[in-house]
Amino acid sequence: MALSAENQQPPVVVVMGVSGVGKTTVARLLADRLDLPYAEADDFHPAANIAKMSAGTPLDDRDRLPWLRALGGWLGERSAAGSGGVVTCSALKRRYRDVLRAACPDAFFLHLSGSHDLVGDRMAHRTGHFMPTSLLDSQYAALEPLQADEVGTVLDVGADPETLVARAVAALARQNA
Ligand SMILES: Nc1ncnc2c1ncn2[C@@H]1O[C@H](COP(=O)(O)OP(=O)(O)O)[C@@H](O)[C@H]1O
Ligand SMILES: O=C(O)[C@H](O)[C@@H](O)[C@H](O)[C@H](O)COP(=O)(O)O
Repeated sequence: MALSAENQQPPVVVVMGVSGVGKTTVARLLADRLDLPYAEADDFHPAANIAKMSAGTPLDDRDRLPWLRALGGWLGERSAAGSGGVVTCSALKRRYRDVLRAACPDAFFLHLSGSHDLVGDRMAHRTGHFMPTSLLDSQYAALEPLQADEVGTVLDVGADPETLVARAVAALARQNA
């Protein structure tokens, strides 16, 4: 783990934001850079959720609850084990993040933020993914930015992935200073 100070628990990081904003790209690089376990939120969705999104229907709060609890379980286990970890999760609403924090109070939220136009363009060029670009409107409609009392930071995804990872590492170091 490459974060500076000794005797510090490795961080448990949730890379959040709308579909297509770059969560998977940045989270994989960040986990690699910090030598932390990595998990992808899509792997925690019940099959019915994937089918619903694939058919072009947004998930609702009830659909997302078992998924958030499963992700919270992963985060809480990583925290309890002291291994740290990085997970992608759209975590669009404050109350979704509250579910994750209930399982893992020390979770750090890295909100990747970008304009609808930019993200829509990236999604339109992404191949082999179930999420239709038509659901992007609903993702932005649901999105609630981090509030002042939430531990985390916001990064604008106009930068390249390596730059974003460097900024994320710096933000985590500041948090632990
Ligand atoms: N910072 C970036 N700059 C340019 N393209 C990016 C960046 N981050 C991600 N991408 C591209 O945008 C698309 C969506 O990224 P992805 O990581 O799959 O997003 P998410 O996991 O949030 O849905 C992919 O094709 C990816 O290669
Ligand atoms: O809460 C939701 O509506 C979904 O979880 C969604 O936000 C998530 O983004 C999809 O699973 C698509 O996957 P990508 O984020 O990897 O595009």
